[in-house]
Amino acid sequence: MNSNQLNDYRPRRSALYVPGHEQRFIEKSRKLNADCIIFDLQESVPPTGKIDARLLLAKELGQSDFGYSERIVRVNKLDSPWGMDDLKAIAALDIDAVLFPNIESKDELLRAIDALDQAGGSDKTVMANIESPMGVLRAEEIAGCSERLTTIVMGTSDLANSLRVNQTLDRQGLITYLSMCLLGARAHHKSIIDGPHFNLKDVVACEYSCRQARDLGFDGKAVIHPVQLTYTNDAMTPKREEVAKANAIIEAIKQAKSQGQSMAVIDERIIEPCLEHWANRVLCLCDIVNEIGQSDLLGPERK
Ligand SMILES: CC(C)(COP(=O)(O)OP(=O)(O)OC[C@H]1O[C@@H](n2cnc3c(N)ncnc32)[C@H](O)[C@@H]1OP(=O)(O)O)[C@@H](O)C(=O)NCCC(=O)NCCSC(=O)C[C@H](O)C(=O)O
Ligand SMILES: [Mg+2]
Repeated sequence: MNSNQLNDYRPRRSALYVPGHEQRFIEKSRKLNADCIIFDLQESVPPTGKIDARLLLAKELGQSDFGYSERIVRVNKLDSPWGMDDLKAIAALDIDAVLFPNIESKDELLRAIDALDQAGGSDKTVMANIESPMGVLRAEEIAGCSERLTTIVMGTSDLANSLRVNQTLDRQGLITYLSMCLLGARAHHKSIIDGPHFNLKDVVACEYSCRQARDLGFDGKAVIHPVQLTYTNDAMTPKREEVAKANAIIEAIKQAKSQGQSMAVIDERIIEPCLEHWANRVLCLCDIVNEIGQSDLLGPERK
């Protein structure tokens, strides 16, 4: 498998933002079922807390124990007073990836990766927040500019704000731009995570927006509070019927190949070759979900 294919199989159903200055949130995140944890040094940390947050993260991330979660640190913008020092502080930490906020061009991302390498973090993968009109317009060049980039993470609050879009329940005003970023990410086999739902009280709307993100094609959704994790993990986990269908497809393709046929057929329906990749992904996600003890999310077993 090449790195693109491996990236395709990494579960990124949920990405929990954890403000880097809040020790109790960091502690809590060790016990939560988030596929990704984004330890934030940027938007959620006030200027007066930036330096302490950096020190706290260095201490807490030193004591690993975040289970299967992908550990990501979001640094400040490199042209801010904190960005370069953030990179120096986190370069040696045992984390998986660095998330760069508000990336607006390929050159900006390449400069950020270069700065990370200069700071000693060349072993880390990177992720990019797209959260501005210019970022959306250049999503494809951003997604395709480096092998180190695994994931685009949408910053829907900043984006909606700069676009002056009303944040309605159905997110009508954002869908075109979400899809443009998704198109750019998929053109380069990158993962893409939707922005969070910001109304913590309205869990019904949260559930709706998680399912909407799934139906738009996102791999996952960011969350800002543990209560939202259930909804995003559930929406992004294949259900038993899909797993059964995926198994049947793989079996039919295997049989067709063994009989020297180029097309597999199930119940008189031709199975398009592209479905093999879909089926493998579903089965891989299902295995991971079972392995991490979340098999309830696959739905009830059929009697
Ligand atoms: C929104 C919050 C400030 C709410 O905090 P609080 O009132 O303390 O929550 P609760 O009392 O309901 O907490 C219940 C338990 O859950 C833990 N908790 C809460 N939030 C988190 C979290 N984010 N990570 C881990 N654990 C969390 C509490 O510790 C409680 O557990 P216990 O201690 O055992 O009792 C708060 O949730 C919060 O700050 N959320 C994150 C906000 C954030 O990160 N925002 C920035 C990211 S979004 C963004 O940047 C988008 C993008 O850039 C864009 O432009 O769109
Ligand atoms: Mg933002």
